[in-house]
Amino acid sequence: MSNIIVELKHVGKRYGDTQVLKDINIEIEQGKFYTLLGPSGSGKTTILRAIAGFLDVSEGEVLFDGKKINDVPANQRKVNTVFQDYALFPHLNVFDNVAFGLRLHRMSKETIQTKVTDALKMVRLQGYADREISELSGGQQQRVAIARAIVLEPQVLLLDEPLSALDAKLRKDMQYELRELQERLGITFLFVTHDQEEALALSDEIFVMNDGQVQQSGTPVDIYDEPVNHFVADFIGESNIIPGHMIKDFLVEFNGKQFECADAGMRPNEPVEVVLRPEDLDITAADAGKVNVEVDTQLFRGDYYEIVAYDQLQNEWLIHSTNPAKDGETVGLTFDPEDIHVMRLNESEEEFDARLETYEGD
Ligand SMILES: Nc1ncnc2c1ncn2[C@@H]1O[C@H](COP(=O)(O)OP(=O)(O)OP(=O)(O)O)[C@@H](O)[C@H]1O
Repeated sequence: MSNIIVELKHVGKRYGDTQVLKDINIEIEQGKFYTLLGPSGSGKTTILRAIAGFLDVSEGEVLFDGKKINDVPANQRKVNTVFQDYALFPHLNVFDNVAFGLRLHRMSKETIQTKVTDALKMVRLQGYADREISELSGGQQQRVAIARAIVLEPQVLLLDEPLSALDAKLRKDMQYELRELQERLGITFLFVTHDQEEALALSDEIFVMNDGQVQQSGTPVDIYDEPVNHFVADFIGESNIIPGHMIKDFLVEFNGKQFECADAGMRPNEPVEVVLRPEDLDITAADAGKVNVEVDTQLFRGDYYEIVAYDQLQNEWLIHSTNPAKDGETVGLTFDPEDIHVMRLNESEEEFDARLETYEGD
């Protein structure tokens, strides 16, 4: 039996002449933590709204448990949403906020009491039932919003940037709590964020969005190590993206030199982009490394120095180093062949996967 709970098939959304979602194909399995990650306006919230039933899609199918739900009203879908601003009722106390949906379903007093108590325990707010919403911190309000959503036992919980209003410290604490809660409840979370660190830390699987399209989907490690295009490489983590040419399989040219690499499957002499992560570069003496660069500036980041340098072709290189360098000094950079990730220009995710499969095991 398929484990897929939510599926979008060729989903598009238009507002007038503007296409805000283009051919979205997404499969969401039961019990996992998924993230829609992308910059503002990339279409993340629109996807959530399409799944929740708050908007009609212009093209394609939305399926829940294998059944098309395009025409099922929002209140009959087995999903719940936690909104960015929490949307709590300010005139109701914590208990009544959480009980609201249960009362709409006309449950008995005893059942409501038990379910609300359990939900508040789940989000560690036992003892807060009688508090007014205005007497809660941002993080506590956040938890009430989650309790209100999970009390209805949805199979899928949609979370639209639920941590964005919190300060950095609380946000980090809540990230741990959310992940732990998802594991404890065993339900599917579909989480929206524009914060790549948050997405990498929390998710089983990430959909990277840009311009109404899914650019890449995969585990955090896949997406970080094997970005399929310039947008993903640039958006996820920090990268050096250097223009070059693929000479032949496992040999790439950039910065006027040839380097062994782990990539294959491109045309001989095909123009490519080479991705090297700042933490994969080591500094050595000038002429002793693979590329010479001149140090321009550096910033102390606590556990490393972030160094900006330029090569002879004026490509910018970002280097993370435990040791400082001197401004204006020429140094050598070393890196391993497997740290070089070669990207084809404008390759789609499908083409990338097909190419990877052909060469897997080589
Ligand atoms: N009702 C609407 N009418 C017209 N355009 C809309 C409407 N709702 C959303 N859009 C547009 O659709 C695009 C995608 O919006 P969406 O809210 O899904 O992006 P997002 O990735 O969630 O962004 P953010 O992180 O800023 O919330 C945006 O360009 C937005 O302006």
